[in-house]
Amino acid sequence: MHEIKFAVLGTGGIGRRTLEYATAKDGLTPVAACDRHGVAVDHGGLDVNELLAATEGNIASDGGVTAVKQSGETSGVAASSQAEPTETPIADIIAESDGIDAVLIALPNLEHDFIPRVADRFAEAEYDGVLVDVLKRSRVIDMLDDRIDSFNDAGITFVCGAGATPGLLTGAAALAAQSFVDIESVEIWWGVGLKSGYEDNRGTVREDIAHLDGYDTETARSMSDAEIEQVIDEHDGRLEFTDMEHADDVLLERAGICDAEDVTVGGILDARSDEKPTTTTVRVTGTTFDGERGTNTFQLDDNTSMEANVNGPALGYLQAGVRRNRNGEYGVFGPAELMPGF
Ligand SMILES: NC(=O)c1ccc[n+]([C@@H]2O[C@H](COP(=O)([O-])OP(=O)(O)OC[C@H]3O[C@@H](n4cnc5c(N)ncnc54)[C@H](O)[C@@H]3O)[C@@H](O)[C@H]2O)c1
Repeated sequence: MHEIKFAVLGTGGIGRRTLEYATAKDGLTPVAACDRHGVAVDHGGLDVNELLAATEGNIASDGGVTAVKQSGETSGVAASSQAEPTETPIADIIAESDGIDAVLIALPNLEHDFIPRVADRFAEAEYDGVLVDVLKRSRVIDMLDDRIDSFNDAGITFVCGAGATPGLLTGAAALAAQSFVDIESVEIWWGVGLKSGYEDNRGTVREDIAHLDGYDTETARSMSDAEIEQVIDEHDGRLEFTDMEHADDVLLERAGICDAEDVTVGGILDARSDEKPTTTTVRVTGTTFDGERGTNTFQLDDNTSMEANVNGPALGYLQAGVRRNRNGEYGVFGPAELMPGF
């Protein structure tokens, strides 16, 4: 495939690692990146190492809404010698989007229409490339589907839910399901150990807290950092989740794999250990064409980090999206639709 020039919206825990990951792959050139306060564009390719050094420690658990950890106006992306401070980071990237094949949206997801609204702005500007997000919540998929006509009109191929879960594990479930003519259940169970990555991923931890009993997206958004720490302390650093609203369910249904109600997602996050508290596993149970009932199981190695399992698939799905886009296929695609399916 020809070289792909891509941009990253949001340089928090995920966006920064996406940039770093891309340097390990041929043919992927990061040409633009922004956070809430700054934008860097170089169509010849960003100096990722310099950008990462400049953005080190700029992550606030509220996604940079009220604060960044470095002090001063030129914190975060704006601290890079390749960047400018800006109050309109996303508009600045849209203005440069003619030279950008794909945009990875690594923005906070607690305000659920935020990513769809960002996509609207690209469509209104008649961007004809790929948009990829790593969103988690099921309810956002419908909001994107409502926009299919405008994506088609602009020439946008939108790949949604393309991180780990949803993303890698949804794709694995779709693949595992190919052995069966009837699917009974898809059980996704994840483990993440985040001690050394905790500071970088506090936005994600906040989003996960919204899944705990007694919390929702509104309460999680309004919590202070101290209140977040208190929840983590109360659980001795180990948060266990069951029946999470993760878009794996609707993404498997829209790909025709199974009904959304047959999919369950849960897992354990340990904020105080790098070791995974449990092995990430996908179990697909079904019946084969010749009448056998069985369970196909997919496991991640305990040594693979969340960052590897979100960003590798995000970049892989980005490339799958670019192939579709160059082939004139526009609209909304989930990770399961980019896998084999019959
Ligand atoms: N699917 C998965 O497996 C998976 C796993 C982890 C995280 N995620 C998702 O990844 C996303 C990013 O998570 P994170 O931990 O990197 O978040 P974060 O809070 O660390 O970073 C968010 C970034 O977005 C920037 N930002 C916020 N508002 C902005 C705006 N209006 N304009 C420009 N930039 C803005 C912030 O400055 C920051 O750089 C979240 O939506 C999260 O749900 C998905």
